[in-house]
Amino acid sequence: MIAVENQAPVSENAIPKDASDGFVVPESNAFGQSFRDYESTVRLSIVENTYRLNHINQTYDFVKRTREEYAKLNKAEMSIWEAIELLDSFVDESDPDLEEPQIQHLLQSAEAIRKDYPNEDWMHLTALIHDVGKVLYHSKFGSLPQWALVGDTHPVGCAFDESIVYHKYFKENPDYNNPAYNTKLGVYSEGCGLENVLMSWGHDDYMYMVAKANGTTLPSAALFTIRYHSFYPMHTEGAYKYLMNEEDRENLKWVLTFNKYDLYSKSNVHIDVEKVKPYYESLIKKYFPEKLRW
Ligand SMILES: O[C@H]1[C@H](O)[C@@H](O)[C@H](O)[C@@H](O)[C@H]1O
Ligand SMILES: [Fe+2]
Ligand SMILES: [Fe+2]
Repeated sequence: MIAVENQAPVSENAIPKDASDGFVVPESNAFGQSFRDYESTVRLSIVENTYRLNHINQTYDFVKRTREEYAKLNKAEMSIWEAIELLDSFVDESDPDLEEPQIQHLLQSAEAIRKDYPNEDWMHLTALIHDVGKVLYHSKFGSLPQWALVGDTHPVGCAFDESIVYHKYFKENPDYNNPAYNTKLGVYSEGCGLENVLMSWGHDDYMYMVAKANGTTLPSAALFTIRYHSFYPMHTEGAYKYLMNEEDRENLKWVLTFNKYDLYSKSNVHIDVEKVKPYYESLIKKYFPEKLRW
């Protein structure tokens, strides 16, 4: 990713904390189960079905076409907060750990990271908006089905790594047997950089596009985090490293820091939206124009 001039630099104090930072990983999620357990989550049938459809339908062609369509940013014009409010009853069907509306997840992750990094307002805002791309479900944004906007992401145009959850369903994806797309590198070259890799379509890449095209002043670490936060096969499983370049490796530490707050803040205890709204509105104002093209 290329850092553009209007992006704020990251301050020294914001050096990501490492494993020894005292972050306590909770033992179980809101259902009393372990996090990211795709075999026995209470939401198994809905989660598995969402991934089944995702893996069958997210072909290289589908992603290319859909990305081009959304790059036009001609779907809606609204503020970040208005988009957040569209998520006040949207429940993510790919998530084994959460059954609350996404507006709660946004605030829960933002409040959690704010507690540990009180002076890094850009991290609070990154958390607040990281999943706002899920507005793709809404009729104003083309009513995409959930398999086309939620879940972990992975590259298309090269072999599907074994570490991707519910990997078995790729066998029904036409790209699985296409020799142009089913080798280790596929259409890519070693070290080409994630910037040049087409990722399965979803809320990450969409929100990245929206933020970037509307001239956000968030630092490039924030944009990278938004864009790749669902790329668990890379950031958690260590797959596809050969596609990364130096800049990606540098940015990876931010995604890993952010990931703890994204994943482990999931809870059924609701945050009072109106109470925290003024603070987040002030951050949005600092880093974004009032109305954005979506
Ligand atoms: O189910 C979740 C959810 O869709 C998140 O928004 C996404 O970032 C995660 O990668 C995924 O596991
Ligand atoms: Fe997400
Ligand atoms: Fe999230």
